[in-house]
Amino acid sequence: MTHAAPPRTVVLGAGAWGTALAIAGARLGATRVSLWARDPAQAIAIDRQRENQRYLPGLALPEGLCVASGEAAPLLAEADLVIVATPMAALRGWLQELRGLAVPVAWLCKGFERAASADQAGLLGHEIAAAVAPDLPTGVLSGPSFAQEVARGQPTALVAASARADVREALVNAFHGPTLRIYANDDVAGVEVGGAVKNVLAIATGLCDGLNLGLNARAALITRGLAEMTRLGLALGARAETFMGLSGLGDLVLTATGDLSRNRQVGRLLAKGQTLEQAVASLGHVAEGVYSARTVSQRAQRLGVDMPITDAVVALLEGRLRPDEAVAALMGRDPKAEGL
Ligand SMILES: NC(=O)c1ccc[n+]([C@@H]2O[C@H](COP(=O)([O-])OP(=O)(O)OC[C@H]3O[C@@H](n4cnc5c(N)ncnc54)[C@H](O)[C@@H]3O)[C@@H](O)[C@H]2O)c1
Ligand SMILES: O=P(O)(O)OC[C@H](O)CO
Repeated sequence: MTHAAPPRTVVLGAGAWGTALAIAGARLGATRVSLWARDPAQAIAIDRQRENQRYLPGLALPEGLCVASGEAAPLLAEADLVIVATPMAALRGWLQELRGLAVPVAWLCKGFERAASADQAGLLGHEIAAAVAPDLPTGVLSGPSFAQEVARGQPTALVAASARADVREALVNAFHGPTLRIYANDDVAGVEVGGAVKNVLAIATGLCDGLNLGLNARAALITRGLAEMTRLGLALGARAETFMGLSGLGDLVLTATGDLSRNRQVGRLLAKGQTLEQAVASLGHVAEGVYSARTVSQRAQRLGVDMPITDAVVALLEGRLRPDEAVAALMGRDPKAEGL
């Protein structure tokens, strides 16, 4: 009797998160997982060392995890599920390349794309997909998840968001297991707004902690940050309850308080007096909040949504305010009623 081979998952992008999720999927074994790296030399090194020493050092690749590079088309032709695990800036290019596929495609990136020009709005992933690949079955995998912990098999819960049930199911089938719970949600806008805005707020809390403003201040930033994230989400068609979930409150708490966060580290380094260029260069990984902050603020302004913490982060990143001035600006706002 012949057995059908398990489905194939292809992960495009071998940074920290792509590698970690590929490890988790391969360890689970529900699908055969291939990790595709843009740089052939990096792919050879990862395969030879069975470890991604550049982006995820100290974590061994499971035996069954294939590493690939070069022409992606043959690999994609065999895929049953494709994961785009690049920074936000590369998502549009991959969606354009993938648009003829009939299998589910999900991205892991959290952010808004930078606007191409001043008169255009920067887009979320699902908005880019609607513009360049409307027929592609797409979704997003998000939620509180430091790559290192997922790769180590530490308990983690994620959310698979898509308007399509088959995409949500494909993500659950490929990754849900004893150490990784995958919840499903059809509120794609809510899940994406949560993932993008929490990065900006983590820069704010990193700065707050770097300046030793205290635990009260950090709790206030997280709580009022959640309020402004929710306001933007509602204006973009999301449901309020999504912001009480994994990609809202969950990822905000993790990223705003966890020292593994690159966005939080940017805030801490700025508080120490580093320039933005120095802070970003010292990370060696993408910190999406740096690139999304201005777009979040612009989209909010266009929608008439008040986002004072985000605006303060943008002013800091652009050098228009010093940290002490940003704190004074936030604390000096007029009294208002609590709530959204
Ligand atoms: N690291 C985490 O813990 C984590 C967790 C959840 C979500 N994310 C999100 O996932 C995304 C990627 O983060 P990361 O931590 O893996 O970043 P990273 O900086 O560790 O790695 C980014 C990788 O993307 C690759 N890349 C860039 N452009 C590419 C392209 N056009 N095609 C293929 N590969 C390309 C780079 O070579 C690099 O390997 C970000 O949006 C981040 O917010 C990260
Ligand atoms: O390191 P950060 O700040 O990009 O955060 C990583 C993940 O998004 C946390 O869920």
